[in-house]
Amino acid sequence: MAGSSNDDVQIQIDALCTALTTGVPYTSGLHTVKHDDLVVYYELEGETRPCRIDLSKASDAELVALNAACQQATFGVGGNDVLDENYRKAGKMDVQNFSLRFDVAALLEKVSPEILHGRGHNKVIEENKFLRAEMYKLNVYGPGSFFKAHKDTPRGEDMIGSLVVVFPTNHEGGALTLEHGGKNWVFDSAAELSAVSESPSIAYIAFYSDVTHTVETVNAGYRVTLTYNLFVASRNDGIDTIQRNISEPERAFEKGLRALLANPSFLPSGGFLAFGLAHQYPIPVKPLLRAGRLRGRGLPGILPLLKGNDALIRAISEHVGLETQLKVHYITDQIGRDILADDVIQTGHIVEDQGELQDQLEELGEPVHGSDDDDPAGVVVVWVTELTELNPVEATYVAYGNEASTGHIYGDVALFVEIPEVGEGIRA
Ligand SMILES: O=C(O)CCC(=O)C(=O)O
Ligand SMILES: [Fe+2]
Repeated sequence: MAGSSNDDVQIQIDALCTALTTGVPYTSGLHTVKHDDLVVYYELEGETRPCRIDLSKASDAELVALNAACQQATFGVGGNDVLDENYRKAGKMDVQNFSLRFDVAALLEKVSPEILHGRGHNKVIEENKFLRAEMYKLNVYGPGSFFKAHKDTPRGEDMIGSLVVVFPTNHEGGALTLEHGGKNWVFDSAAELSAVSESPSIAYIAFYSDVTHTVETVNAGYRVTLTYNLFVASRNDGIDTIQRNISEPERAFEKGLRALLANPSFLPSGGFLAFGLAHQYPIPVKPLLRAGRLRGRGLPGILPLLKGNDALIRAISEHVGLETQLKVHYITDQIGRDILADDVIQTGHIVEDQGELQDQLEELGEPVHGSDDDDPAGVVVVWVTELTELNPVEATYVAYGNEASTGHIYGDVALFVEIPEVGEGIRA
């Protein structure tokens, strides 16, 4: 075909890469609510009747009272809740101690397409995922309060992120700053809320669970927030899919992918497009692959939990008709070549002696073409974005030296899109 060459392949791969640079790991904004929505009833110790505060027009005295009814907020360190005012200075109230009418459903509808990927226009994609929110805590930050940089503790494997609702109470400072993949963002909810004139509004931000965030010091007034844990859920009947719009980055990615598939110089005999993961996932620590057979949920169970660009790559590839998989990419000096495995490889039973490890690994996984100069066999892998070390896995084997010891092989999980050979499948 005229105009299709290896140079074009590189340009087309670069276009795919560019499509992945525009996303941010959060979504934020203002959301109008009804007048009664922000009335909170909360318990006071020793009192039988609840207190009432309307957070759309709370006085300083009412906010002081709410703050006084809070407990000092702790934070999680290695499975324990720790109180340390150098790290987190704020008041919190657990969900069983307050209630409010505010219904998160409309807000969830706003953030879902962004968190699950899909703001945009005419073209739609079929999907059976949806976001579920669980209310977590009410937080009150008085003058001098803050919460230093942290990531939220995952409350279950299917937790994808957090949603923070900031009420329109008078305050200065207390911006939420975010960091992910070496980039930073500031969500100054106080500034956004102070620009609202009419009906009561709340400010909101939803971000993925591997985003590091900080509540900067509140300089004046009271910053009151409501936090939710966000979970990704699937409609398990498989029939009841949701139609959602394809986002701009998704469209750019789709265009790039279709151009590559149409190019006969690109992986003529098939192979994999590979992407380093942009986010962290609860990778099963227990090896699940033994003698080529999968047990338990394993890596395929992580696929529905993909976030941000990782989710984008999978959604569009499958939309185009390509299969996506998470695989462990093992590179070790011991093996002598790269190996791709469909899950964490169990090697505890292997006794390394004269290449036994390499033989077994090549049987359990798939050798990668080009990683061993002496042997051209193996699957061809084209990396679009670099392998990241956010999702490492490790396995041990019995190593022999002058005495028996434990050897380790290390791998990283990445996302792979299977490309059929020219003339086959969707390239026919
Ligand atoms: O109140 C906020 O803005 C964020 C609170 C937070 O990060 C948390 O509770 O983990
Ligand atoms: Fe947090």
